[in-house]
Amino acid sequence: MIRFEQVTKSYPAADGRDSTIAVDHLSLEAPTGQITVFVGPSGCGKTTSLRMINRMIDPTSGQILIDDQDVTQVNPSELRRGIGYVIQHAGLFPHRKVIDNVATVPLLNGWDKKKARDRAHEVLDLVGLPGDFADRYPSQLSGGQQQRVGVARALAADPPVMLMDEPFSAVDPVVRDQLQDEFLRLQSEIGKTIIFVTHDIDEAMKLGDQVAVLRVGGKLAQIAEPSYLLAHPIDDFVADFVGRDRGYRALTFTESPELPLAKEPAVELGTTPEDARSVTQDRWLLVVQDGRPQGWIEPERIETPIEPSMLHRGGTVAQARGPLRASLDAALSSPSRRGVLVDEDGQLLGTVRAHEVLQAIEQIDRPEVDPHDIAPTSAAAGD
Ligand SMILES: Nc1ncnc2c1ncn2[C@@H]1O[C@H](COP(=O)(O)OP(=O)(O)OP(=O)(O)O)[C@@H](O)[C@H]1O
Repeated sequence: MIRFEQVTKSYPAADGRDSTIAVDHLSLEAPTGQITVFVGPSGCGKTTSLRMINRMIDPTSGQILIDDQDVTQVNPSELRRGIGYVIQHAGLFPHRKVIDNVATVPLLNGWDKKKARDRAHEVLDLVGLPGDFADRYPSQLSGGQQQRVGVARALAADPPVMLMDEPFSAVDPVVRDQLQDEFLRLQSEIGKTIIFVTHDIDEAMKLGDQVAVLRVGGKLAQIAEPSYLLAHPIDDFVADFVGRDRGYRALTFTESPELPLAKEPAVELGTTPEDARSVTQDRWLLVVQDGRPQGWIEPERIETPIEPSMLHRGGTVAQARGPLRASLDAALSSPSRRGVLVDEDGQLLGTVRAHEVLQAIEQIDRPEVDPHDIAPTSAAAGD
């Protein structure tokens, strides 16, 4: 566990008078094996807080403890070798090949060259970069691939703690989404204690086991699990920061209960117009391939056997036991207004309508206000 105890950092001003308080009496705990996200507007002290953990910056007062050991009692280079560090733009050494970038820390830790390179190959594989990337230079990789190398390098010495400062911010939204998904999959395998800094509330909510919202001046506004933060923001600042559509977004963290599924007639790709029309009187007909939904079609408007290019693919398909938000979205986005639900293998189970999902939502309890959660948070908010 990483513990901040009343940590303050102030920077002296250039003119020697008023100093900037970057972090103000920050107290929080980042549990072992979990992802704690620091989020907040620009200048709220996220990076400063992160860098005090590996002593790139020392606090003005207060203490940071990793597994009960005060970090200021550990030699900085030794400390850093036990802490993975990933930054925006990856920060790779441009003149070293990918493999040598990744092997850096194991070599510093005194591993022999072969063992360090074997380990580097292993972690590159872990982050989804196949063998032939190892001998490239960073400039020969895409932004997303460079970030993966950055993560691989941080993981190479298998540190128990990882610090990640906006690691996915410099890539486009589609790649970012992909990197986030892979990062969550990886974390489910490796279970590191991670502090992750971002200014993007969606990223924070997606990745964090708990999310610490900081306000400018380096004060902790609230720390809680994402679903709790959405349901019970402690004040207007947090409510605004987590977003106006937070009621809807909270459904991301609620698993769908058993929804009343209607049996949906469906035909396979390749079905003739006559056969398709004989299956339903409805305007819309669902098309599947080997039982997996592919899209919707209007049987009255087709003249040839059904091909993929003829399908309306606008509607999302949701997993029956996935988040409620996905089930509702499936119903709202479907041209037939019937949301398609599938099992874990993508096989069609049936359809559900938006009002039925809403009925299920009505019956679900919101996260309760826990007085133990609120008390320290209010104190930490300090106003
Ligand atoms: N070396 C420094 N000297 C003086 N002031 C500094 C120094 N580093 C940071 N600050 C100030 O401390 C405050 C917190 O900075 P920090 O970089 O930790 O914020 P941040 O939340 O990470 O911001 P961003 O999201 O913009 O990166 C800011 O007001 C910043 O100007």
